[in-house]
Amino acid sequence: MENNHNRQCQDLPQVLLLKPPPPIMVVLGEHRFSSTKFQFLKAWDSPLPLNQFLPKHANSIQAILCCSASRVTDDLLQLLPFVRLVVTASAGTNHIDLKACRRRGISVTNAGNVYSEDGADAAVGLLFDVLRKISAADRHVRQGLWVKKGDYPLGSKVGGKRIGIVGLGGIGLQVAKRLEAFGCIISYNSRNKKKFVSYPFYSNVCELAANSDALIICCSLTDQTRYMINKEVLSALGKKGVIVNVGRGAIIDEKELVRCLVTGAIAGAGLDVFENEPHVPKQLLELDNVVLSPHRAVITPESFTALCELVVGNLEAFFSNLPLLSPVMIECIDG
Ligand SMILES: O=CC(=O)O
Repeated sequence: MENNHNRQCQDLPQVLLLKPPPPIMVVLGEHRFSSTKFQFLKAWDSPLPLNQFLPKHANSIQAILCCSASRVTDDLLQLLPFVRLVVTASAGTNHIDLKACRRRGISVTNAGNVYSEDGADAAVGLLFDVLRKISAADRHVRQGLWVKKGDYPLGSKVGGKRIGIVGLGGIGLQVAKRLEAFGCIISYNSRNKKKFVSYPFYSNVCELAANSDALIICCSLTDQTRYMINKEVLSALGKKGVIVNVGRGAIIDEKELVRCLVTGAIAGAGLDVFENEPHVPKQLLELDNVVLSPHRAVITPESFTALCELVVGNLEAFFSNLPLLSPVMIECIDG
């Protein structure tokens, strides 16, 4: 019986895992991560180096499961000629060479909308924290400065603020919905004007910044959005402007952002993502007008549970020749 089972498992198509999944995913997904349709192949369990491990299993690997920390490059795909699907556990796909996937006829799925609500909650939380100085005032109290030095400077009202959302996808839309309820005035920039919303659209992000009190970055990192938030955009946002980033660090010119925050060229920032994670520019650690978060905006036990369902659902759909649940529209990457 056991031998039969082992033989059946050996015959199953394999899904390559390049890096161990985060422990929370293992715990939450344990009951989901077994399937009669495929088998996971854990690259890190093998004593072989990757350049020997991959050719050894190349004939049976038909799919790859990755997260934003493992890059899926053209060179990697070259070694795995039978791969037809890349499933990423992230919303962003900047770690995957999408053009190579398209050229090789490989489908890609991402986290779809499972992170949208939690990502939006975190973005709104960062905005509140920066505007109302919640973390900074907390430090003031804890350090005994309320007693020694008196009141902490006031924060500013959220309601009525003009919010420029950069990227009106799943997370951006949920940010808009939440901040509208607080009385904010929403505008946005994205690749294309969206027919289904009436918020003002700015095709030029600099103009959006000039007409916003706060910019919230929710877009994905692509060749078009890398360093899109540059010196010009930050100076258009101005001395009273704040910026929140839950997209990817490299969407903002980080050196310029640090300079603007240090010199007061913008008023503050709430940052969940950084260009060179887990490293955060040292100057930011000193600034009270900056709220820092370790790239966890979208992650809660609830979103991870939904993610596990989606990841396994995509793999099962693929191995049953059914439509994928959250395909990435590869055409979009060319704008
Ligand atoms: O940052 C998180 C993601 O892209 O899923």
